[in-house]
Amino acid sequence: MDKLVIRGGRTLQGEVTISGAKNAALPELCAALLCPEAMTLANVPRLQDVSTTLKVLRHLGVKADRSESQPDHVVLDASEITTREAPYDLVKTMRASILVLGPLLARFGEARVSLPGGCAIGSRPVDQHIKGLQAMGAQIVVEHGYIVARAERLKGARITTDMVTVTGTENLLMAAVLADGETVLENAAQEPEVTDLADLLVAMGARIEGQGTHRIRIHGVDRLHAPAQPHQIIADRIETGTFLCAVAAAGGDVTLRRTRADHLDAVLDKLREAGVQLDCGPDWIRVRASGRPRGISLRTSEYPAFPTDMQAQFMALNCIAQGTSRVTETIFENRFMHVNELVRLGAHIAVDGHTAIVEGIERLSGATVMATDLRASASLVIAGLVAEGETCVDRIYHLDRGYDRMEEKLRGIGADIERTR
Ligand SMILES: CC(=O)N[C@H]1[C@@H](OP(=O)(O)OP(=O)(O)OC[C@H]2O[C@@H](n3ccc(=O)[nH]c3=O)[C@H](O)[C@@H]2O)O[C@H](CO)[C@@H](O)[C@@H]1O
Ligand SMILES: C=C(OP(=O)(O)O)C(=O)O
Repeated sequence: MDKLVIRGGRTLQGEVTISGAKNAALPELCAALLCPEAMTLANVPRLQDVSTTLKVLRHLGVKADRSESQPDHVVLDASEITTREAPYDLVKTMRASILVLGPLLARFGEARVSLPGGCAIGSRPVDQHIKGLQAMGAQIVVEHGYIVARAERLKGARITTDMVTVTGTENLLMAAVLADGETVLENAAQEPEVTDLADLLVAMGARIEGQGTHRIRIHGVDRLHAPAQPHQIIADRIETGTFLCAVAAAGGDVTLRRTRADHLDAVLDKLREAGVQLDCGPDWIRVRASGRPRGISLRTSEYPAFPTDMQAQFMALNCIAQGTSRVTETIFENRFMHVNELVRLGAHIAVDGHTAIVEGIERLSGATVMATDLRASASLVIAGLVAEGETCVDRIYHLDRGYDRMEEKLRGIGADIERTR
């Protein structure tokens, strides 16, 4: 099993190119199921989750390949589907495989999708996906660990989800584009990845209004087509935020390229509050930091507020900051798995329900720690960059799920980090 060995204490200098967003790439790869023509996605990141999604799609009969001449392009051809079943063995490693449910049901009238496996950050039910599809006329039973769904043709409906759900909104959006009549999604997620998916669907001939707001209106069409141009997946705002936190913690002067500051308002505000200097252009962010940051309190919430996917990385920053801070997690009930590992590095953190109270200290000390989920892993890498001595982050397959060559990118800006077995 791969590990990362980090020798802390180096400041970071140079440039990093940000990859396409994981959370936009996964639904957009699944959107190819809606289309009977070959289509191309560009800026597709190299991640384990993307490989897993491609495996699921190939299992369904989609021809899905990276272009040899342009490796960030993936060509997907779902003209001939051989099965409508996504089996447990493929689905268990990745929550987002639930995103084949809406497209399969909408285009083929049936789907059998294994319930995605449990995850370290919370129970993560998919009841809202099911409830929404039922409101559109689908017959759904959950049996033997599978969601079995049927509908001759889905019908437009007004759907209000109990909470804001990102993949729930995406699944229902992809189902509604081929439904008969109008669907209104109330309480829809406003995350940029949802908007990027809607933009792709519009380029495929879908009729959608209101993406990026809490009410998305979809007028179903009979058929979609391939977009005229390869669709460019938006920059990964969480990868961007992770590198910003790494520089804020380790110090240095780094410019992030091919990214978007306008998707990161809440994160950039918190970094400025911490004393980090930020300059932003249309597709770049320059970050400069020296000395210890100020500890900053935060509360996770739906976009455009502070993202839960950045909570662990800010916790690592707070560990070496000046002062005491409070980090409150409101989205997932079990997303403090990094706390015990950060404590192994010497951090002073006490957890009280959904809030972690972090007392910043001058220095962490390197140790062997275990990655428990994707963003927890990123927080341990950030902590390792500033810890005295050597930190070994074990079980980094979690990190590979969602970061495109993270250690290579960090090495490129001066970090002492290597992958070992
Ligand atoms: C692939 C992808 O895009 N993953 C992101 C997506 O996950 P994901 O889409 O799984 O997260 P949701 O937005 O659905 O979850 C929000 C909350 O709603 C609950 N819920 C959700 C659906 C449902 O049917 N029933 C239910 O109870 C969840 O347990 C959670 O407490 O949004 C999360 C919240 O921003 C991010 O952390 C993940 O990185
Ligand atoms: C929780 C995350 O992803 P997923 O929903 O794919 O598990 C994440 O990206 O931090």
